[in-house]
Amino acid sequence: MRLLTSPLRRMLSGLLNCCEREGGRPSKCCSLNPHHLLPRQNFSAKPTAAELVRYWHGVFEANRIPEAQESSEYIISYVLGAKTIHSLSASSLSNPLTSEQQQQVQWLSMKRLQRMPVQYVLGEWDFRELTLKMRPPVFIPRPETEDLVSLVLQKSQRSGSPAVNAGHRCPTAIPHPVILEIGCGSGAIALSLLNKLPQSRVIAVDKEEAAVNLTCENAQRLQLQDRIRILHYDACSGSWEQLLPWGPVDTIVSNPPYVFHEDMAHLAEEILSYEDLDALDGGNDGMRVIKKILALAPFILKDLGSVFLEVDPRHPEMVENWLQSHPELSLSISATHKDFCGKPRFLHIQKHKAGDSSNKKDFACPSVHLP
Ligand SMILES: C[S@@+](CC[C@H](N)C(=O)[O-])C[C@H]1O[C@@H](n2cnc3c(N)ncnc32)[C@H](O)[C@@H]1O
Repeated sequence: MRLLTSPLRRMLSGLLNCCEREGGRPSKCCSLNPHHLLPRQNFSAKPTAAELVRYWHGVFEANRIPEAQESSEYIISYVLGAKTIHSLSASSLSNPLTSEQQQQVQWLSMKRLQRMPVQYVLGEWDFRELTLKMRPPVFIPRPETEDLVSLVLQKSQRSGSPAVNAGHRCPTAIPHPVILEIGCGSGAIALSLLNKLPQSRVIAVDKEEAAVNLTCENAQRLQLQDRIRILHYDACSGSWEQLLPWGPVDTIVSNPPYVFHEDMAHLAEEILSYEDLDALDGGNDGMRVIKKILALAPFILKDLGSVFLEVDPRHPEMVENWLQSHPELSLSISATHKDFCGKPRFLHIQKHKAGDSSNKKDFACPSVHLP
């Protein structure tokens, strides 16, 4: 398997990372300049990989394509069957490409010139240790979401581990955790959890058929299909009973749409032109889907079960206030974690033990078809 190290991938996919998702910097949209498309200087009849990297880097820069160097390196190394240019041997870099390989480089580079994200151009991308198929418009997993998975793993492995803790067996051991992912996209979170937790089962749901299909495809490719249920389900309108094929769940995890609607227009051209905007747009306060997930949680979680959410840095305080004004949900934030940029990005919310708070049956949210 062709692997990228995490820091490298974080650097290279900065274009689509959390900072960009917050809509800080409007992207410059470029129009293709035919004079910039095919400059012929320093270009031999039988170009080598190194020459092609230089050539397409120049073309991308001339056309103001972001991450010009990385884009060109990714495309050429992909065509040569490698993940990165640095993993190619000196002889691979200095050998001329076949005419088929040159054509493939040209074909993929033309897509990048149309501002297609490199993940869609290649049709695959790494998330943690998995290589996942990518297809527009299904959301491309972002590097920070790897840390959301790590938090769920830390919790599951801690509570699920048979390890002895200070001389005592962990009292909350869950030998076969059941995890629900809401908004699975390509399956990045769900499949990473299954891969690392061999005793677990995951229910992965998404309101988009394209996402459901891609998660199915990725599950099959990774041979993880036996422990996953993938459902076409809308958290804003579906009934909570559908989420319980295996009974109450131990953990809910979600990287929901959380961009404030007013920030959507400032996202990069790559995102606006190719990704499903419903996967990002969280409504006026960025909490449209977050609130639905929290309203569903008490009905599907076991007592003391956990919800792990990726959110906008403005959300921890907003979610805290919202939960305080909805005590009937019996949920409270137990921890906020920062992302690799140092921003509060992940929430760990816990369901109270039965009897600790008001009775969940008193609460009725018509949009989630509660009993
Ligand atoms: C930010 S993407 C995350 C995708 C994937 N989990 C990841 O991290 O790469 C949000 C996902 O939630 C899905 N989604 C949006 N609203 C939803 C809803 N109401 N019910 C279920 N899924 C929803 C979108 O289709 C999209 O796939």
